[in-house]
Amino acid sequence: MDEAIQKAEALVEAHAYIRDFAGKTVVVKVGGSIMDQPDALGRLLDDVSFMAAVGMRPILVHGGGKGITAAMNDAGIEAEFVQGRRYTDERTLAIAEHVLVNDINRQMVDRLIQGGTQAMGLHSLSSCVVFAERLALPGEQGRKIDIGLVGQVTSVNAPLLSALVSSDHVPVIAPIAKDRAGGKLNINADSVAGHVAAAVRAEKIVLVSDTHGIRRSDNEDDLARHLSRAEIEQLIDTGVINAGMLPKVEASLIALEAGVRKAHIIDGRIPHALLLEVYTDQGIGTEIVLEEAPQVTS
Ligand SMILES: Nc1ncnc2c1ncn2[C@@H]1O[C@H](COP(=O)(O)OP(=O)(O)O)[C@@H](O)[C@H]1O
Ligand SMILES: CC(=O)N[C@@H](CCC(=O)OP(=O)(O)O)C(=O)O
Repeated sequence: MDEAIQKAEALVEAHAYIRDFAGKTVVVKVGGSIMDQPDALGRLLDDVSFMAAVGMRPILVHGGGKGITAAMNDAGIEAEFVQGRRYTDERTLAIAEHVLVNDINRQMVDRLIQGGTQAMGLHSLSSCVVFAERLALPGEQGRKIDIGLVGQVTSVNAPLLSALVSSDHVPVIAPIAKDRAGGKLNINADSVAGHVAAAVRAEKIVLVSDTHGIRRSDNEDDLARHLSRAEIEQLIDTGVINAGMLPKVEASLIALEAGVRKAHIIDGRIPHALLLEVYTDQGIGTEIVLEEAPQVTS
């Protein structure tokens, strides 16, 4: 009986959030870091279906970095990352496209459809919604670092995404973009999510990964509930934020600067982390904000 009452209370708590978020767009980025845990990925997709069923408008962007690295290893190619981005030559691009589009995107769309949610895969082999140019990363003494066929987003087909979400479809976007000449570029999926959220003026961006949040130090338990841009810059300078976390904080800031109201990094290994973040009073993970909230003094 107690358990049943608790369930009813959870529904009442969720009701206020369901009402507030009805009709709002939320961009959810799913990292490759949880894709080798089928239960975690399945629960996350169930959460996305729930959001769509109660009138929210989720847009999914997925990664698949771990799977790409495994496929490269099978092909005898060693993966190399610079500032959280994969060095990408022609062979690597072909492997990345195969893993991201033919495997991951298709499986996610199929799973959503099987669960009764209308979903549409948007990627480089069908309707591409992300356009890009070659990325040059900042190097020492103002030099640029070339990491091959890697892109930075130049535009997003926001009208198509808006049309899809307003007709109750969940877009599922893979992070391979097209350039002006129709060539393909590999893009970090967090960056895609940040630009998609900015382009559709999403209410929220949620980056789902395999960490409880952002660490403030080398201590695993020293997690930040909130981080401002200034704090993030300091954690990058001191090397505490590094590797795969770099594109996540950059993407969050891009989205917030464009007017997205909230940006969160949450742990997809926690059952129903997405629903906990969106529909309960119990915030989880790390929220990124542009400015520190002013201190209230008495
Ligand atoms: N300050 C930090 N706090 C938490 N994780 C960090 C931090 N800096 C780097 N990371 C790393 O970033 C990883 C998440 O990025 P990544 O592996 O690319 O995930 P995903 O595949 O979900 O995009 C974490 O597992 C962790 O190893
Ligand atoms: C240029 C670049 O780094 N592209 C990424 C695209 C996939 C991705 O971002 O996957 P995660 O979200 O799992 O990290 C890559 O090749 O790994």
